[in-house]
Amino acid sequence: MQVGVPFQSFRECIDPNLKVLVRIDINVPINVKEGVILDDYRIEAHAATISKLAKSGMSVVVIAHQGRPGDDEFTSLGIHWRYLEKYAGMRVSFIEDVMGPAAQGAIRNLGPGEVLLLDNVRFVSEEVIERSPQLQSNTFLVRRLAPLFDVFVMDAFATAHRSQPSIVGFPLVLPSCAGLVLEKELNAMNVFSSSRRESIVLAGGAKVPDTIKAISKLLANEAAGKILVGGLVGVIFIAAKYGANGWLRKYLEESGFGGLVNDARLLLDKYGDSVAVPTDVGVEVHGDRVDVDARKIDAPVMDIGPATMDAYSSYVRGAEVAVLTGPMGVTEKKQFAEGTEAVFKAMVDDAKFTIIGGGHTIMSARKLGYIEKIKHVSTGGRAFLQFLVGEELPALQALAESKRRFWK
Ligand SMILES: Nc1ncnc2c1ncn2[C@@H]1O[C@H](COP(=O)(O)OP(=O)(O)O)[C@@H](O)[C@H]1O
Ligand SMILES: O=C(OP(=O)(O)O)[C@H](O)COP(=O)(O)O
Repeated sequence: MQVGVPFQSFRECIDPNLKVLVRIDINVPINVKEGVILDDYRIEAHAATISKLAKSGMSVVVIAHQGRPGDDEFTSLGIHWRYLEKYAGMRVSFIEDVMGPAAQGAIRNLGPGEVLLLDNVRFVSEEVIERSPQLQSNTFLVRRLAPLFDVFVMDAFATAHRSQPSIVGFPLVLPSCAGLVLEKELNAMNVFSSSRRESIVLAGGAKVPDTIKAISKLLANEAAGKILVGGLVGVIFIAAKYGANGWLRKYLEESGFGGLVNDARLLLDKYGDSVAVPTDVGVEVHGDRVDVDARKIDAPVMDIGPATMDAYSSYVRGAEVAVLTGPMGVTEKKQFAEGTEAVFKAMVDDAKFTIIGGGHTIMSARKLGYIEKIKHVSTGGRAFLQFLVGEELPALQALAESKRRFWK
């Protein structure tokens, strides 16, 4: 943990005599019907925090969520439990309760070095309401559970942008620390934010409005030296820079993204060369890849083109930090994974420090064989973007408040 961070580091919460409540984020892509988790990266990451706490002799209770009420992925953590055991390399018990008498009894009876996973905290209706930390610290969830613990460890970086009771409520009533995952995320982001003009951000993917907003903030805060756009985000910037005819014009009308072209144009006018836009693209014609000039698009854009791959690779060369959020193309199809592969290669070969974030980005890095070579793989999606652009995260503010209250 860097000097000057306004909250307690992980090791300051480690004490074998204490009972700890640890909030992790194991919200993962899941096939509920078959009880199968499709990507367990987050579970593996948080298992390290849990095993470290338990091996120190602490009694460890884990609280987490899966999905949102009403969606297909909203389910019990009974599926996650075994994955957590596998990665933590120790026995984990699980209870189908969050804060009722059964959970409270199991927490009270938990011995030193033992781990208990509570069920999906979003089964408690209070958890999905976002309010101030002060109000969240007065919820039933926090009032029932907090008295059973000595300390709280906040490790759920991917939920750090939510002002929910299990994120911001506990730190106001329990001495709290950052967890290992959270510390790693903050350290990586510190490397990024201290490099500023020497940083490159590659922004692709399909979350077009969110990513354009993030790009706008990065530029306004002078948080990165250059932004290289790709994916569907790149398509909007192509329309802003070169105009839209043929397929592109039709696509903008049908996708509802037409209104964003003006936003992209304003950014290009204001920040000029700070944003690099693809000069060529890979389009799909009868299932095949054809590379065309970005001014002459007449088929669906699926990737950045070879000239753009070269240009982007040379921008990455020598960068202090290169960040990739959102793939450069449709990596699900082999012939359109070339752009993303080229920028991954440039990142790991030529940038001093590398960071990636986002579910599809991580899956692409894994599929293309780059995941082990990236210096920091973020567990966050929206939290990662929010932190990247320099916005406050409620979880961190609550941890800072906890330090003021309990760690004089
Ligand atoms: N040119 C493109 N056209 C359509 N979809 C694209 C294009 N480029 C990338 N994508 C899609 O973007 C999706 C990933 O975007 P996003 O969800 O923003 O990334 P992440 O999950 O890493 O944050 C992938 O499914 C990919 O197929
Ligand atoms: O998966 C998460 O965030 P992400 O979709 O931004 O990666 C977090 O678990 C937060 O979930 P939420 O957006 O339902 O609050």
